Amino acid sequence: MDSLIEDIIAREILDSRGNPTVEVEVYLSNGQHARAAVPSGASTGSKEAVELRDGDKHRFGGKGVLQVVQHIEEIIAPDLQDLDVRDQKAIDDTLIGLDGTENKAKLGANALLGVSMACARAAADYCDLPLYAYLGGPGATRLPVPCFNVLNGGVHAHWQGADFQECMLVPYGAASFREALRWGAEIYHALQSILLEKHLSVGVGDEGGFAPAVKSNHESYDLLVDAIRRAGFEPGRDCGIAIDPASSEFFKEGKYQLHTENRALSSAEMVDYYAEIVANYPVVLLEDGLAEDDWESWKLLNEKLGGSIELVGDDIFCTNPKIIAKAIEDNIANSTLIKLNQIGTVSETIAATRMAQFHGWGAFVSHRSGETTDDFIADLTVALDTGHLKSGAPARGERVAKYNQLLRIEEELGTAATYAGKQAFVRGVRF
Ligand SMILES: O=C(O)[C@@H](CO)OP(=O)(O)O
Ligand SMILES: [Mg+2]
Repeated sequence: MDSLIEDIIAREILDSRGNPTVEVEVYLSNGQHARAAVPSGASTGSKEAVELRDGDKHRFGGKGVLQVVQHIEEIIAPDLQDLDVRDQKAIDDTLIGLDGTENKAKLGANALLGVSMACARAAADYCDLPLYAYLGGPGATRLPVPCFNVLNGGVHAHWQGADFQECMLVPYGAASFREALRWGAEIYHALQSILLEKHLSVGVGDEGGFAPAVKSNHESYDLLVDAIRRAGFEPGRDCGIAIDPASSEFFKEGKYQLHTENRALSSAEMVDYYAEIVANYPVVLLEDGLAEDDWESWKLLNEKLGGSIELVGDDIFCTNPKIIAKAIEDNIANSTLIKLNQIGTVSETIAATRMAQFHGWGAFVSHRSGETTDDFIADLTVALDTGHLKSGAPARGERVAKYNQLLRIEEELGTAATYAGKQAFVRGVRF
Protein backbone atom coordinates (compact mmCIF):
# COMPACT_ATOMS: atom_id res chain seq x y z
CA MET A 1 0.00 0.00 0.00
CA ASP A 2 1.34 3.45 -0.80
CA SER A 3 -0.95 5.53 1.44
CA LEU A 4 1.12 4.90 4.54
CA ILE A 5 2.63 7.65 6.66
CA GLU A 6 6.36 7.57 6.08
CA ASP A 7 7.61 10.62 7.90
CA ILE A 8 6.40 13.73 9.67
CA ILE A 9 8.44 16.87 10.08
CA ALA A 10 7.59 20.12 11.84
CA ARG A 11 8.95 23.65 12.01
CA GLU A 12 8.44 26.84 13.93
CA ILE A 13 6.92 29.59 11.75
CA LEU A 14 5.30 32.96 12.54
CA ASP A 15 1.59 33.67 12.80
CA SER A 16 -0.24 36.88 11.85
CA ARG A 17 0.63 38.51 15.18
CA GLY A 18 4.33 37.78 14.82
CA ASN A 19 4.21 34.94 17.33
CA PRO A 20 5.66 31.51 16.69
CA THR A 21 3.38 28.65 15.73
CA VAL A 22 3.80 25.15 14.32
CA GLU A 23 3.77 23.99 10.73
CA VAL A 24 3.68 20.28 9.98
CA GLU A 25 4.46 18.24 6.86
CA VAL A 26 3.35 14.66 6.41
CA TYR A 27 5.14 12.45 3.85
CA LEU A 28 3.51 9.35 2.41
CA SER A 29 5.06 6.16 1.12
CA ASN A 30 4.15 7.14 -2.45
CA GLY A 31 6.17 10.35 -2.20
CA GLN A 32 3.21 12.72 -1.80
CA HIS A 33 3.25 15.20 1.03
CA ALA A 34 0.90 17.76 2.61
CA ARG A 35 1.28 20.65 5.02
CA ALA A 36 -0.80 22.34 7.72
CA ALA A 37 -0.29 25.19 10.18
CA VAL A 38 -1.84 25.74 13.60
CA PRO A 39 -3.63 28.98 14.63
CA SER A 40 -3.58 30.60 18.08
CA GLY A 41 -6.17 32.53 20.11
CA ALA A 42 -5.87 35.58 22.38
CA SER A 43 -9.23 35.49 24.16
CA THR A 44 -9.13 31.85 25.12
CA GLY A 45 -11.50 29.68 27.14
CA SER A 46 -10.01 28.15 30.27
CA LYS A 47 -11.05 24.65 29.17
CA GLU A 48 -9.34 24.81 25.81
CA ALA A 49 -6.83 22.08 25.01
CA VAL A 50 -3.38 23.31 26.00
CA GLU A 51 -1.24 25.20 23.52
CA LEU A 52 2.29 24.28 24.54
CA ARG A 53 4.95 27.00 24.51
CA ASP A 54 8.65 26.72 25.38
CA GLY A 55 8.67 29.29 28.16
CA ASP A 56 12.28 30.21 27.33
CA LYS A 57 12.26 33.99 27.78
CA HIS A 58 15.30 34.38 25.50
CA ARG A 59 13.30 33.25 22.48
CA PHE A 60 10.11 35.10 21.50
CA GLY A 61 9.54 36.08 25.12
CA GLY A 62 8.82 32.48 26.05
CA LYS A 63 6.38 31.82 23.20
CA GLY A 64 8.59 29.57 21.08
CA VAL A 65 7.31 26.16 19.99
CA LEU A 66 10.55 24.21 19.53
CA GLN A 67 9.47 21.72 22.15
CA VAL A 68 6.31 21.08 20.15
CA VAL A 69 8.39 20.56 17.01
CA GLN A 70 10.47 18.06 18.94
CA HIS A 71 7.38 16.23 20.23
CA ILE A 72 6.11 15.88 16.68
CA GLU A 73 9.37 14.65 15.19
CA GLU A 74 10.61 12.46 18.02
CA ILE A 75 7.47 11.10 19.69
CA ILE A 76 4.56 11.39 17.26
CA ALA A 77 6.27 10.65 13.92
CA PRO A 78 7.76 7.26 14.89
CA ASP A 79 4.43 6.17 16.35
CA LEU A 80 2.32 7.15 13.36
CA GLN A 81 4.73 5.63 10.86
CA ASP A 82 3.08 3.05 8.60
CA LEU A 83 -0.46 3.99 9.61
CA ASP A 84 -2.80 4.44 6.65
CA VAL A 85 -3.20 8.21 6.27
CA ARG A 86 -6.86 7.73 5.28
CA ASP A 87 -7.67 6.35 8.71
CA GLN A 88 -8.19 9.72 10.38
CA LYS A 89 -9.90 8.26 13.43
CA ALA A 90 -7.03 5.81 14.11
CA ILE A 91 -4.51 8.63 13.63
CA ASP A 92 -6.34 10.96 16.00
CA ASP A 93 -6.93 8.22 18.58
CA THR A 94 -3.21 7.43 18.46
CA LEU A 95 -2.39 11.10 19.00
CA ILE A 96 -4.78 11.33 21.94
CA GLY A 97 -3.38 8.11 23.41
CA LEU A 98 0.22 9.27 23.01
CA ASP A 99 -0.54 12.47 24.85
CA GLY A 100 -2.55 10.68 27.50
CA THR A 101 -3.88 13.78 29.29
CA GLU A 102 -7.44 15.13 29.33
CA ASN A 103 -6.36 18.58 28.03
CA LYS A 104 -3.49 17.54 25.71
CA ALA A 105 -0.98 19.30 27.93
CA LYS A 106 1.78 16.72 27.61
CA LEU A 107 2.58 16.88 23.90
CA GLY A 108 0.56 20.07 23.28
CA ALA A 109 -2.71 20.47 21.39
CA ASN A 110 -0.71 22.47 18.85
CA ALA A 111 1.45 19.39 18.20
CA LEU A 112 -1.56 17.09 17.85
CA LEU A 113 -3.61 19.43 15.69
CA GLY A 114 -0.85 20.22 13.19
CA VAL A 115 -0.35 16.50 12.59
CA SER A 116 -4.08 15.75 12.49
CA MET A 117 -4.77 18.48 9.90
CA ALA A 118 -1.74 17.64 7.75
CA CYS A 119 -2.82 13.97 7.69
CA ALA A 120 -6.35 14.90 6.59
CA ARG A 121 -4.93 17.00 3.80
CA ALA A 122 -2.46 14.29 2.74
CA ALA A 123 -5.28 11.75 2.68
CA ALA A 124 -7.40 14.02 0.51
CA ASP A 125 -4.49 14.51 -1.89
CA TYR A 126 -3.85 10.78 -1.95
CA CYS A 127 -7.50 10.14 -2.83
CA ASP A 128 -7.22 12.88 -5.46
CA LEU A 129 -10.10 14.76 -3.87
CA PRO A 130 -10.39 18.36 -2.71
CA LEU A 131 -10.29 18.50 1.10
CA TYR A 132 -13.98 19.50 1.42
CA ALA A 133 -15.05 16.52 -0.70
CA TYR A 134 -12.75 14.12 1.13
CA LEU A 135 -14.08 15.19 4.55
CA GLY A 136 -17.69 15.83 3.52
CA GLY A 137 -18.50 13.45 0.67
CA PRO A 138 -20.66 14.19 -2.36
CA GLY A 139 -23.23 16.11 -0.27
CA ALA A 140 -20.74 18.84 0.59
CA THR A 141 -22.01 21.48 -1.81
CA ARG A 142 -23.32 24.34 0.35
CA LEU A 143 -21.24 27.49 0.72
CA PRO A 144 -21.36 29.27 4.08
CA VAL A 145 -22.40 32.81 4.91
CA PRO A 146 -19.14 34.62 5.66
CA CYS A 147 -19.29 36.71 8.84
CA PHE A 148 -16.86 39.60 8.46
CA ASN A 149 -15.41 41.08 11.64
CA VAL A 150 -15.03 44.69 10.50
CA LEU A 151 -14.88 46.38 13.92
CA ASN A 152 -12.32 44.99 16.35
CA GLY A 153 -12.31 45.75 20.05
CA GLY A 154 -11.43 44.18 23.40
CA VAL A 155 -8.11 42.34 23.61
CA HIS A 156 -7.87 42.21 19.81
CA ALA A 157 -7.43 45.99 19.83
CA HIS A 158 -5.60 46.17 23.17
CA TRP A 159 -8.67 47.87 24.67
CA GLN A 160 -8.16 50.92 22.43
CA GLY A 161 -11.53 50.43 20.75
CA ALA A 162 -14.93 49.11 21.84
CA ASP A 163 -15.35 46.72 24.80
CA PHE A 164 -16.95 44.21 22.48
CA GLN A 165 -14.32 42.20 20.66
CA GLU A 166 -16.09 41.65 17.32
CA CYS A 167 -18.80 43.34 15.26
CA MET A 168 -19.50 41.32 12.17
CA LEU A 169 -21.30 41.90 8.88
CA VAL A 170 -23.52 38.99 7.88
CA PRO A 171 -24.49 39.20 4.18
CA TYR A 172 -27.16 36.48 4.25
CA GLY A 173 -29.18 38.19 1.50
CA ALA A 174 -26.61 37.56 -1.22
CA ALA A 175 -27.32 35.00 -3.92
CA SER A 176 -23.93 33.30 -3.81
CA PHE A 177 -20.75 33.21 -1.77
CA ARG A 178 -18.95 35.26 -4.40
CA GLU A 179 -21.61 37.96 -4.12
CA ALA A 180 -21.48 37.87 -0.30
CA LEU A 181 -17.73 38.37 -0.40
CA ARG A 182 -18.09 41.36 -2.71
CA TRP A 183 -20.75 42.88 -0.46
CA GLY A 184 -18.49 42.41 2.55
CA ALA A 185 -15.58 44.15 0.85
CA GLU A 186 -17.78 47.02 -0.37
CA ILE A 187 -19.27 47.59 3.08
CA TYR A 188 -15.81 47.39 4.66
CA HIS A 189 -14.63 50.18 2.36
CA ALA A 190 -17.79 52.23 3.01
CA LEU A 191 -17.10 51.88 6.73
CA GLN A 192 -13.56 53.10 6.17
CA SER A 193 -14.83 56.29 4.46
CA ILE A 194 -17.33 56.92 7.25
CA LEU A 195 -14.61 56.55 9.89
CA LEU A 196 -12.33 58.92 7.99
CA GLU A 197 -15.13 61.50 7.71
CA LYS A 198 -15.74 61.26 11.44
CA HIS A 199 -12.01 61.60 12.14
CA LEU A 200 -12.01 58.18 13.76
CA SER A 201 -9.02 55.86 13.44
CA VAL A 202 -8.84 53.42 10.54
CA GLY A 203 -6.07 51.45 12.21
CA VAL A 204 -6.94 47.77 12.39
CA GLY A 205 -7.05 45.12 15.11
CA ASP A 206 -5.80 41.54 15.05
CA GLU A 207 -8.52 40.31 12.69
CA GLY A 208 -8.24 43.14 10.16
CA GLY A 209 -11.32 45.08 11.32
CA PHE A 210 -11.05 48.78 12.18
CA ALA A 211 -10.58 49.62 15.84
CA PRO A 212 -11.92 53.16 16.37
CA ALA A 213 -12.17 54.55 19.89
CA VAL A 214 -15.98 54.55 20.02
CA LYS A 215 -17.76 56.09 23.02
CA SER A 216 -20.22 53.24 23.47
CA ASN A 217 -20.87 49.79 22.10
CA HIS A 218 -24.01 51.13 20.41
CA GLU A 219 -21.91 53.51 18.34
CA SER A 220 -20.36 50.45 16.70
CA TYR A 221 -23.77 49.28 15.48
CA ASP A 222 -24.69 52.73 14.19
CA LEU A 223 -21.45 52.73 12.22
CA LEU A 224 -22.23 49.30 10.75
CA VAL A 225 -25.79 50.22 9.78
CA ASP A 226 -24.53 53.43 8.13
CA ALA A 227 -21.84 51.52 6.27
CA ILE A 228 -24.31 48.90 5.01
CA ARG A 229 -26.54 51.72 3.66
CA ARG A 230 -23.62 53.73 2.25
CA ALA A 231 -22.59 50.67 0.23
CA GLY A 232 -26.10 50.47 -1.22
CA PHE A 233 -27.57 47.64 0.84
CA GLU A 234 -30.52 47.41 3.21
CA PRO A 235 -29.68 46.56 6.83
CA GLY A 236 -31.73 43.58 7.94
CA ARG A 237 -32.85 42.61 4.46
CA ASP A 238 -29.49 42.13 2.74
CA CYS A 239 -27.04 42.19 5.57
CA GLY A 240 -27.34 41.68 9.31
CA ILE A 241 -24.99 41.98 12.24
CA ALA A 242 -23.33 39.39 14.47
CA ILE A 243 -21.58 40.23 17.73
CA ASP A 244 -18.90 38.49 19.74
CA PRO A 245 -18.35 40.60 22.86
CA ALA A 246 -16.01 37.86 24.21
CA SER A 247 -17.48 38.84 27.55
CA SER A 248 -15.29 36.53 29.68
CA GLU A 249 -12.60 39.15 29.07
CA PHE A 250 -14.52 41.90 30.89
CA PHE A 251 -16.34 39.83 33.51
CA LYS A 252 -14.64 40.78 36.76
CA GLU A 253 -15.87 40.25 40.32
CA GLY A 254 -19.26 39.02 39.14
CA LYS A 255 -19.95 42.07 36.94
CA TYR A 256 -19.58 42.94 33.29
CA GLN A 257 -17.24 45.93 33.20
CA LEU A 258 -18.14 48.13 30.23
CA HIS A 259 -15.05 50.34 30.10
CA THR A 260 -16.15 52.59 27.26
CA GLU A 261 -19.43 53.38 29.01
CA ASN A 262 -17.87 53.49 32.43
CA ARG A 263 -20.36 51.16 34.10
CA ALA A 264 -20.59 47.64 35.47
CA LEU A 265 -23.65 45.45 34.81
CA SER A 266 -24.96 42.36 36.57
CA SER A 267 -25.69 39.27 34.45
CA ALA A 268 -29.42 40.07 34.33
CA GLU A 269 -28.68 43.67 33.34
CA MET A 270 -26.32 42.44 30.67
CA VAL A 271 -29.10 40.26 29.23
CA ASP A 272 -31.39 43.33 29.12
CA TYR A 273 -28.59 45.30 27.50
CA TYR A 274 -28.42 42.72 24.69
CA ALA A 275 -32.22 42.57 24.39
CA GLU A 276 -32.19 46.31 23.74
CA ILE A 277 -29.47 46.00 21.07
CA VAL A 278 -31.38 43.15 19.42
CA ALA A 279 -34.57 45.25 19.43
CA ASN A 280 -32.85 48.18 17.71
CA TYR A 281 -30.36 46.67 15.30
CA PRO A 282 -30.50 43.78 12.81
CA VAL A 283 -28.54 41.44 15.06
CA VAL A 284 -28.92 37.75 14.17
CA LEU A 285 -26.17 36.14 16.20
CA LEU A 286 -24.59 36.73 19.60
CA GLU A 287 -21.51 34.79 20.63
CA ASP A 288 -20.21 34.65 24.21
CA GLY A 289 -22.76 37.20 25.37
CA LEU A 290 -22.06 36.01 28.90
CA ALA A 291 -18.86 34.75 30.49
CA GLU A 292 -17.68 31.15 30.66
CA ASP A 293 -17.98 31.27 34.46
CA ASP A 294 -21.58 32.48 34.30
CA TRP A 295 -23.21 29.19 33.15
CA GLU A 296 -26.44 29.69 35.15
CA SER A 297 -27.09 33.14 33.66
CA TRP A 298 -26.82 31.69 30.15
CA LYS A 299 -30.17 30.02 30.87
CA LEU A 300 -31.73 33.45 31.30
CA LEU A 301 -30.02 34.71 28.15
CA ASN A 302 -31.36 31.73 26.20
CA GLU A 303 -34.86 32.17 27.62
CA LYS A 304 -34.96 35.82 26.59
CA LEU A 305 -33.14 35.76 23.25
CA GLY A 306 -32.74 32.13 22.16
CA GLY A 307 -36.06 32.24 20.31
CA SER A 308 -35.07 35.13 18.06
CA ILE A 309 -31.32 35.04 17.51
CA GLU A 310 -28.53 32.47 17.38
CA LEU A 311 -26.73 32.23 20.72
CA VAL A 312 -23.26 30.79 20.26
CA GLY A 313 -20.97 29.48 23.00
CA ASP A 314 -17.23 29.85 22.41
CA ASP A 315 -15.07 30.21 25.55
CA ILE A 316 -17.78 28.40 27.51
CA PHE A 317 -17.88 25.23 25.32
CA CYS A 318 -14.36 25.15 23.83
CA THR A 319 -15.45 22.85 20.95
CA ASN A 320 -15.56 20.09 23.55
CA PRO A 321 -18.22 17.43 22.81
CA LYS A 322 -18.62 16.69 26.55
CA ILE A 323 -19.27 20.32 27.47
CA ILE A 324 -21.57 20.81 24.46
CA ALA A 325 -23.57 17.73 25.53
CA LYS A 326 -24.07 19.26 28.98
CA ALA A 327 -25.03 22.61 27.46
CA ILE A 328 -27.63 20.92 25.26
CA GLU A 329 -29.03 19.14 28.30
CA ASP A 330 -29.16 22.37 30.31
CA ASN A 331 -30.60 24.25 27.33
CA ILE A 332 -28.32 27.25 27.78
CA ALA A 333 -27.72 28.23 24.13
CA ASN A 334 -28.62 27.09 20.62
CA SER A 335 -25.28 27.02 18.85
CA THR A 336 -21.59 26.32 19.38
CA LEU A 337 -18.48 27.85 17.97
CA ILE A 338 -16.16 25.36 16.26
CA LYS A 339 -12.41 25.93 16.55
CA LEU A 340 -10.04 23.09 15.70
CA ASN A 341 -7.34 24.11 18.15
CA GLN A 342 -9.69 24.37 21.12
CA ILE A 343 -10.05 20.60 21.07
CA GLY A 344 -6.92 19.53 19.19
CA THR A 345 -7.82 16.94 16.53
CA VAL A 346 -9.86 16.88 13.34
CA SER A 347 -11.95 13.88 14.51
CA GLU A 348 -12.97 15.54 17.76
CA THR A 349 -13.84 18.73 15.88
CA ILE A 350 -16.11 16.72 13.60
CA ALA A 351 -17.65 15.01 16.66
CA ALA A 352 -18.37 18.38 18.32
CA THR A 353 -20.01 19.68 15.14
CA ARG A 354 -22.13 16.56 14.70
CA MET A 355 -23.19 16.67 18.34
CA ALA A 356 -24.53 20.19 17.82
CA GLN A 357 -26.17 19.45 14.48
CA PHE A 358 -27.93 16.27 15.64
CA HIS A 359 -29.62 18.33 18.34
CA GLY A 360 -30.76 21.09 16.02
CA TRP A 361 -28.04 23.42 17.22
CA GLY A 362 -25.98 25.70 15.03
CA ALA A 363 -22.26 25.14 14.47
CA PHE A 364 -20.29 28.27 13.65
CA VAL A 365 -16.78 27.59 12.34
CA SER A 366 -14.11 30.07 13.37
CA HIS A 367 -10.56 31.15 12.70
CA ARG A 368 -8.38 32.35 15.60
CA SER A 369 -7.15 35.88 16.13
CA GLY A 370 -3.60 34.62 15.52
CA GLU A 371 -3.75 32.95 12.09
CA THR A 372 -1.62 31.73 9.22
CA THR A 373 -2.49 31.52 5.55
CA ASP A 374 -3.59 27.90 6.03
CA ASP A 375 -7.15 27.69 4.67
CA PHE A 376 -8.22 24.37 6.22
CA ILE A 377 -11.34 25.84 7.87
CA ALA A 378 -12.77 26.92 4.51
CA ASP A 379 -12.94 23.30 3.37
CA LEU A 380 -14.02 22.10 6.81
CA THR A 381 -17.00 24.46 6.80
CA VAL A 382 -18.25 23.15 3.45
CA ALA A 383 -17.51 19.55 4.44
CA LEU A 384 -19.50 19.75 7.66
CA ASP A 385 -22.19 21.94 6.10
CA THR A 386 -22.20 24.35 9.00
CA GLY A 387 -23.65 27.14 6.85
CA HIS A 388 -21.61 29.96 8.35
CA LEU A 389 -18.06 30.77 9.33
CA LYS A 390 -16.08 33.72 10.59
CA SER A 391 -12.60 34.52 9.36
CA GLY A 392 -12.21 38.20 10.22
CA ALA A 393 -12.32 41.19 7.91
CA PRO A 394 -12.42 40.89 4.11
CA ALA A 395 -8.84 42.20 4.18
CA ARG A 396 -5.40 40.95 5.33
CA GLY A 397 -3.85 37.88 3.77
CA GLU A 398 -4.39 35.39 6.57
CA ARG A 399 -8.12 36.28 6.74
CA VAL A 400 -8.87 36.37 3.01
CA ALA A 401 -6.95 33.11 2.49
CA LYS A 402 -10.07 31.35 3.82
CA TYR A 403 -12.57 33.48 1.89
CA ASN A 404 -10.60 33.10 -1.34
CA GLN A 405 -10.49 29.33 -0.89
CA LEU A 406 -14.29 29.36 -0.56
CA LEU A 407 -14.46 31.22 -3.89
CA ARG A 408 -12.43 28.43 -5.46
CA ILE A 409 -14.67 25.77 -3.94
CA GLU A 410 -17.78 27.53 -5.22
CA GLU A 411 -16.27 27.77 -8.67
CA GLU A 412 -15.23 24.12 -8.67
CA LEU A 413 -18.69 22.95 -7.56
CA GLY A 414 -20.22 24.93 -10.41
CA THR A 415 -23.97 24.43 -10.72
CA ALA A 416 -23.96 22.06 -7.73
CA ALA A 417 -23.00 24.92 -5.39
CA THR A 418 -25.64 26.55 -3.21
CA TYR A 419 -25.34 29.45 -0.78
CA ALA A 420 -26.60 28.95 2.77
CA GLY A 421 -28.12 32.46 3.12
CA LYS A 422 -30.68 32.78 5.91
CA GLN A 423 -30.81 29.02 6.30
CA ALA A 424 -27.33 29.18 7.79
CA PHE A 425 -28.78 30.10 11.13
CA VAL A 426 -30.59 28.03 13.72
CA ARG A 427 -34.33 27.75 13.40
CA GLY A 428 -36.27 30.67 14.80
CA VAL A 429 -33.85 33.48 13.98
CA ARG A 430 -35.94 36.47 13.05
CA PHE A 431 -34.76 38.36 10.01
O1 LIG B 1 -13.14 34.91 20.41
C1 LIG B 1 -13.08 34.47 19.26
O2 LIG B 1 -14.09 34.00 18.76
C2 LIG B 1 -11.75 34.38 18.53
C3 LIG B 1 -11.80 34.43 17.04
O3 LIG B 1 -12.44 35.52 16.50
O4 LIG B 1 -10.75 35.13 19.08
P1 LIG B 1 -9.50 34.35 19.71
O5 LIG B 1 -8.89 33.54 18.63
O6 LIG B 1 -8.60 35.45 20.24
O7 LIG B 1 -10.05 33.51 20.81
MG1 LIG C 1 -15.36 34.20 20.50
